[in-house]
Amino acid sequence: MKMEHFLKNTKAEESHGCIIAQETTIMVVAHNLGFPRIGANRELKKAQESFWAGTISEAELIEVGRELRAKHWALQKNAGIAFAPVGDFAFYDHVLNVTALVGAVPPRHANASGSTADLKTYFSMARGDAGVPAQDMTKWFDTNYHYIVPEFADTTKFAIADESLFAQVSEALAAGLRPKPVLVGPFTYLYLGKEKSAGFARLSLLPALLEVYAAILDRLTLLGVEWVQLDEPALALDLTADKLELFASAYARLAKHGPKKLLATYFGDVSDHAALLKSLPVDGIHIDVVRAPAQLDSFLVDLPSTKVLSVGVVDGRNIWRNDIRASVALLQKASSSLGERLWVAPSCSLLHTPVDLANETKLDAEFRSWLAFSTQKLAEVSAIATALTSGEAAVASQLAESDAAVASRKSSVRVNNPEVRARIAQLPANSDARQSPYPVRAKAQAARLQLPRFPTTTIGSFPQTAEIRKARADFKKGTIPEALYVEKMKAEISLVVERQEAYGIDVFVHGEAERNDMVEYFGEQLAGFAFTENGWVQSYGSRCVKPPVIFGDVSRPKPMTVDWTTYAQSLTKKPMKGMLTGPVTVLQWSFVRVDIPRSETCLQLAVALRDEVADLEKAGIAVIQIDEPAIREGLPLRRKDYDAYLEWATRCFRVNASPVRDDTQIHTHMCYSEFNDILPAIAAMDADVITIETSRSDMELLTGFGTFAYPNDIGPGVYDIHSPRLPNLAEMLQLLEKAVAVIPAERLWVNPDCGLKTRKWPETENALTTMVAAARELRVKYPAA
Ligand code: MET
Ligand SMILES: [Zn+2]
Repeated sequence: MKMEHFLKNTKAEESHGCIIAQETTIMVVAHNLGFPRIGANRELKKAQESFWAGTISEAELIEVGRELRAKHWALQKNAGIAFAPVGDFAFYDHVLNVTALVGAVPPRHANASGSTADLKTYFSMARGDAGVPAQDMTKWFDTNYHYIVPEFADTTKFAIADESLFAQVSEALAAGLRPKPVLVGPFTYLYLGKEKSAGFARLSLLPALLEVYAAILDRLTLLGVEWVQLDEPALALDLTADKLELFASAYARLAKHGPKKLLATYFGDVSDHAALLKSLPVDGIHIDVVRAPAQLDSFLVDLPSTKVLSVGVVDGRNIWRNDIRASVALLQKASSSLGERLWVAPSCSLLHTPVDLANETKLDAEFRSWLAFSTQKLAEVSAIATALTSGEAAVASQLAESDAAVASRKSSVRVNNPEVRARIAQLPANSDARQSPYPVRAKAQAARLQLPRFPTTTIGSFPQTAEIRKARADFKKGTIPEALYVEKMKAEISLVVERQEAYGIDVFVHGEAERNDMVEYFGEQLAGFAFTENGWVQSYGSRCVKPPVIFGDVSRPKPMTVDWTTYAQSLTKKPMKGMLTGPVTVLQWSFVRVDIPRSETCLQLAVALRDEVADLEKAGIAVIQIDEPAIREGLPLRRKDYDAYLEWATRCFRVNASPVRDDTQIHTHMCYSEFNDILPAIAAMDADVITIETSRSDMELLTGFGTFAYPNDIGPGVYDIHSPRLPNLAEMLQLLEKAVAVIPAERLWVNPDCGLKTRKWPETENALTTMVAAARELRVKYPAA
């Protein structure tokens, strides 16, 4: 392996007092922070799900894990990556791995074998088990990966409780590799957890946790490990001085333990802490220069001569091919000043990108040349390190390919659409505002729609039966003709309309039977989007997503939803909601181009969707819903960046929503996020009605609406669509009474938390009839003046 060929550099010889004339080859190191664990063909997903279904044994599951690790290590070694990351593999989640390793198993999951976190306990923490609820899951920083939130109480005790990490280190050693264990660092681990007992701060557990980290590190030394990587992405968040002090104290405590330590930061700028990081008793620091290129200089200055600087220059969060020439240029200065103390890496773990571009068989050559998945990114890291070590001639062919891709992307007519650019440049200043303020619009809409008080509606989708899915799949495969497909969808729409009539709903939806996914459906019809066959990325556990790729200027060749919606409207006198996915959500759930700002791509999406809104109105649709469930997820990691994001995100929504008359009612919908801290921004979207999920917080959301006077109509969800349990009339009324206490009755809507596509018809029928009954009772109790 490359590292073994290192020659000592002459300076080091000098420092020992004897100068030996020797040719010096200083090699920049190529390494990796972590590789996706799912497998190129989602082997892990299949094994996990088979194991949970009882069709494969624990031994078989474990074997799949072993095979995947062996394969991924070999792949990294062959790409010229210096170490084998160990600990990036997980049977569910790498944060949960740490929970098992340090024995922070909540009492409800503790098993008969006491302190050992076996696989059963592990999955019980992840997924719940026989009445024992799972631990919470939440987003890993600003990614779409979800980790299992560690739970801490004043009674939490730590002890090494899982041997997997050590066993996997031995596995790598046995394979002749140089393992570099990768662990979430102690500060980030505690920081990302939550308190389960009152009057206690989880960071107070740090000293106890460090005892166990020290013991883990000592064991890694005993195994012969040279380097360990401790991930502290929490450093990219806003941290108060006392938290930073705790962070520093943690590394002081670990100073005498374990192999050499690489402290890894990523997802943001940590230059504020550069002085602190450089002073820590660690042997290397990793920084993300994809997200924060400017921070490189702060780390080059005064880097202690004993420390390695690992620079994440290949984007671990996106699928674009690296511009190798630019990366080499960026690192030239670092390379001459640091020599072999410069390590080159992806910006973060490759967990967030698909496994291998070789699995894409249907992409055209040009588009394909613009992409790099995890496997290709390793080769890029390696090429950059080689170019820095041996000169650009050593990677001439990689450079040529990279140059060609950069040039073709820059000039491609598929990327650049002058009409789109011109339209954006000439967007009238008032295109982000409705004609009149809400109170005026509300009157016009009331006159047109003639809705009762506490109007009832649903969020869009109705149960997606096996037949619907099959019809869609058959049509996609081409095994049924379009006419038959349309007939089937229309039959479904008319069924959904009939049922809504029967339940007594006031504002109808068409049911979304034609949509496989709320983003994909629009992406497939917009120009500027591409779809992969196998570009899977782990979202949580065994769940993987295949995000669309926005590679070029976005435009709408033709109407996307008008036919289905007008057909649905033709079947009823009740208002039929047009149903769109908003620009911010489409952006957030896609791989987005990086050659223009995200805000600009978002505006292009908004303009394309704006035309759809205008066409729906022209076709006689009086109510149009634009879903933005992901608006909160797009929030930057640092508070100082919040306003700028919320400013463009809400403007994009308004551009999307504003081409309509006053008497056309715009709805939006949001779910499964904390919304209380962005209520002013939600108000700034100026939708006439917002339907919003509340189950997660037991209407805690309404406290927010108690303090912040939301000016327009609001429908807090009264039916938790994720729960198999059906709420009864009394429960729904109780929720609605809570709502009436903070939202004026004339602005309150009655609806479920989210779409019903995952429910079955009998429960849907039960829940919706109860919901209508609740609205009717409310109308009697709080009649219009
Ligand atoms: C995740 S939000 C989903 C909204 C969509 N209109 C639906 O009902 O399915
Ligand atoms: Zn929703």
